[in-house]
Amino acid sequence: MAAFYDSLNVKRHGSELGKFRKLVLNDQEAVPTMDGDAHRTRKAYLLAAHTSEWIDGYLKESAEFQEKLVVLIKEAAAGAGVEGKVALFPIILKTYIKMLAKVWFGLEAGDEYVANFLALSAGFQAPLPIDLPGTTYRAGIVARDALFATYADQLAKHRKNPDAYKHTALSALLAKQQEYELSDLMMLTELHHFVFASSGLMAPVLCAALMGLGTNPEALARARAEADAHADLLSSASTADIGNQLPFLAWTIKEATRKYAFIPIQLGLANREFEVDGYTIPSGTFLIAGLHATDMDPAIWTAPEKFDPARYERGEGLGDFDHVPFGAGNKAQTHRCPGGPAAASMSTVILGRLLLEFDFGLEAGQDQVPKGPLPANGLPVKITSRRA
Ligand code: HEM
Repeated sequence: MAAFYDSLNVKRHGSELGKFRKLVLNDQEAVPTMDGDAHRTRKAYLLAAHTSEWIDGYLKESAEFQEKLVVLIKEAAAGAGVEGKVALFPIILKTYIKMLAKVWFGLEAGDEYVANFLALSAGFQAPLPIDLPGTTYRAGIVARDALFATYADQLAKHRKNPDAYKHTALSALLAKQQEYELSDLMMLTELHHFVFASSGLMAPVLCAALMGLGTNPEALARARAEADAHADLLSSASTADIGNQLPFLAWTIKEATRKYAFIPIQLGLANREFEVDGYTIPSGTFLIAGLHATDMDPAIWTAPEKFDPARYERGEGLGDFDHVPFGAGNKAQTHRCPGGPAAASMSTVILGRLLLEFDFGLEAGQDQVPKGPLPANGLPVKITSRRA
């Protein structure tokens, strides 16, 4: 893994999927496909939106969505049929899409925005990315353009009334736009990548945490005890509070990102000839880094198949290239995800809030994930309110 994350060995430009470039990078050159100094400069720009001060702002903005999620789940549980089961994943996904629109660029998102995001995701997942009228892929491109029109509106509003958008990621990017000499199009393209990466991945992470807890009653009891003990903190926590007072919930999210294959591999091209474990890799070789294989490697993890948040308490997986669902290495120098801490912080408090409010009737069998990280069947669960 270390050899892959040495930028002298591996470059990203030219290894990306065409549909990723088209739908997620808006046909532009953006941070995931940049290399060398250009990458490091662009990355420094993006990292400005991921300091703990900014993440604390995102936590503030996301708090109202805890309430909204609780209300939606209660309503769904009240309306559930004879079996009384509710498909949790779609509720969480739609709430997250709206929450992240608010947090990243200050939009009070409605159903049309959600539909555009879902059409973009469907286009990205289309097995045949063919740009013809009537295809899911074309619908994804149309949705991408609609999303960009929304970002442009929000940008104009940010410029007109900055005080109303103090905590958004777009204000963090705007504050550094001149210093880094970025056009509006490039800034919004990076914002679009934020939107895609976070909206598509954070809802599955939360569901995976719940599924994982369903397989480990002891961990569920500890996570819930922590949520109960800090009920008042959940909707007002800062990153420091999470580290100090909600460690088990944070480890639960961390374990969810390890165990479930959110982005199982990363692609690259050998930039020069180099050696790995006695093998010579010729320059130009197409390379695949096994992120999920590393996250499940028995040489690193005790009983890797077990969902066990307490493993971090025991000091497991602390090496630089051990826990790699967000990539690896120094995030200023490599392509390691800059959004991991923001995603983990928001998910930690929301997980706590859901455990405080509900019993989910989670069963070990629900941990069967046939394809990728999305919960099979939308994660149907029997929900009981814990508070009147
Ligand atoms: C919660 C789940 C998330 C997961 C599992 C995830 C995972 C990843 C992975 C595996 C990479 C590639 C790392 C590499 O190539 O070495 C990446 C890159 C990236 N992610 Fe995330 N991500 C998540 C959330 C986010 C969020 C919330 C944001 C932004 C707000 C974000 C923004 C980015 C950006 C900008 C890059 C490109 C970094 C670069 O090329 O230097 N991600 N992410």
